[in-house]
Parts: sequence; structure tokens; C-alpha cells
Amino acid sequence: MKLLLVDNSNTRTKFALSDPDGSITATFWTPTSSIEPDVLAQKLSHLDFDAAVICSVVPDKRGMIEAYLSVRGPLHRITHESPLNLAIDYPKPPSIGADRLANAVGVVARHGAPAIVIDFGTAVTFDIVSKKPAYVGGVIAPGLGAMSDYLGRKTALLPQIELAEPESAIGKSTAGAMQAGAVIGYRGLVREIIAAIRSELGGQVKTIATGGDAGLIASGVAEIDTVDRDLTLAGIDRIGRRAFG
Ligand SMILES: Nc1ncnc2c1ncn2[C@@H]1O[C@H](COP(=O)(O)OP(=O)(O)O)[C@@H](O)[C@H]1O
Ligand SMILES: CC(C)(COP(=O)(O)O)[C@@H](O)C(=O)NCCC(=O)O
Ligand SMILES: [K+]
Repeated sequence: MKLLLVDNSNTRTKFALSDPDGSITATFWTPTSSIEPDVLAQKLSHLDFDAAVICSVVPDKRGMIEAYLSVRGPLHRITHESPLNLAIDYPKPPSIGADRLANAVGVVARHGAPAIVIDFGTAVTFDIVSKKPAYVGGVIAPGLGAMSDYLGRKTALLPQIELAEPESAIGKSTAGAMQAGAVIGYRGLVREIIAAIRSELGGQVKTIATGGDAGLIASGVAEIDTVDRDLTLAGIDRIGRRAFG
């Protein structure tokens, strides 16, 4: 069966088609803030799929997307009750963001357990899957974009900067100094959190990164083993295939 996969996150909403063997084709995205009924019809009406799977952490937009998709065919919404094939060892499973559950399922399928998934999106989320495999919890911190946008908005003299590798740690301009603060500082945050998780978990654990800022940050963090851009979509696909299987 051909699936339409939807990752409705806070900055970007990603769409993809996946073939019966789970291979992901034709990915595209739209800013989440731009989603309206007419935009959905324009972006999705020409696509051919048998069923759709939605993973959403933006309830208002989820309502619009589900209203459109439900007239196109069967629809599965990812929750903690979806067929995750993963135990949830966590006090309040309904409170876990659906994208974090998809990341946990995706990492087990593509990289094995135990694992740490780091998703560099609007927020940066760390999700930990034990050897069992079970979802055991994680960490939420401000995303890289949130950290740098904040200075541009809350100060009189600092500009909005492009998030890019700084030329040097010692900035030679306002923008250069801000890039060093954002990118180098962010890598420090990530390393420290990985070290704390690893010492609490014990043993060997793979660390896989995904999300819009993964490439930029992971390139300077040796503790990150792999960047897997389609990890969330891969998890959404796995869950959807089980739900419709
Ligand atoms: N073309 C792009 N448009 C928007 N953000 C981008 C783009 N390329 C990289 N990014 C970075 O990706 C981040 C958003 O990551 P993403 O994984 O899409 O977030 P979310 O899953 O929360 O919607 C932004 O903060 C930005 O720094
Ligand atoms: C932590 C998140 C904001 C991350 O969203 P994103 O950055 O991917 O847009 C999202 O997973 C969420 O709203 N979670 C609910 C709270 C929780 O997971 O504990
Ligand atoms: K996300």
C-alpha cells in the first residue's frame, strides 16, 4: 500500500510518499504557519496514495490536515496507543510528543537499540530507547533557531543572523560573534547532555541525529554517530504500515 506520511511539527510540516516496501519517495515541506485548507488542497490534491499517517505536535494545524485527509481515504493518527512495537516505560505516555515516539520507532528500525535520538528542530529533543527496547524518557531544550532568534528580537543592536559555521571562535564582527555563540555554544550543550545521559544509562549506546539543524551541529560533535535526515518519516512509515496491516 502506498502511504502519505505527514510530520506536522512546529516550524516545518514534512510530507512524503512511501512505497509498499517502506522506501520513502517525493519528500517536500511547507512552513507549518502557512497551513490552511486551501494550501493543503493545492499541495496534496495531485498525490496518489492509499492511506495517510499523521504525526502532529501542533493541534490546531492537525485539525485542518485531518479534515482534508479524512476525505481522501483511511487515516491513522500517531499516539502512544499506536502499534509502536516498543514498550513505554514513562509515567505519562499520552504527554509524549508524537514526533518523539516516531523518532524512537524509527531509530530501533534503522539503527537498533539501545539508542539516543537527537532531533534538532524548533526544540531540540533527546529521546532514549533502552536495550529492551523501551522508550524511557528524554530531554527537551530550546532549538538552535530559538536561541539565535531571541537575541535579534530582544536586543536593540543585535541583528538576525544566518545560522552557519562561524569563521573563528573569536568573532570579528557582531554576526560572527553571534554565530560562534550559537553554533559552538550549542555543540557544548549537546555534548554535555549526551555525556549525562550516557553515564545514567551505562554501557554502549548509539547516538543518531535528525531535524533541520542536525547537519550543522553534528559535524562538530564526535559523540553523534550518524545523521539520519528521514528518521522521523521512517518511524511514521513503520507505525502506519502496522496500523493498516
Ligand atoms: N529551509 C529551511 N527552512 C526552515 N528552517 C530550516 C531550513 N533549513 C534548515 N532549517 C533549520 O531547521 C530548523 C527547523 O528544523 P525542523 O526539523 O524542520 O523543525 P520542526 O521539526 O520543529 O518543524 C530551523 O530552526 C532552521 O534553523
Ligand atoms: C518537544 C516538542 C515541542 C518538539 O517539537 P518540534 O521541535 O519537533 O516541533 C514536541 O515533541 C512536543 O510538543 N512534545 C510534547 C511534550 C513532550 O514531549 O513531553
Ligand atoms: K520534529
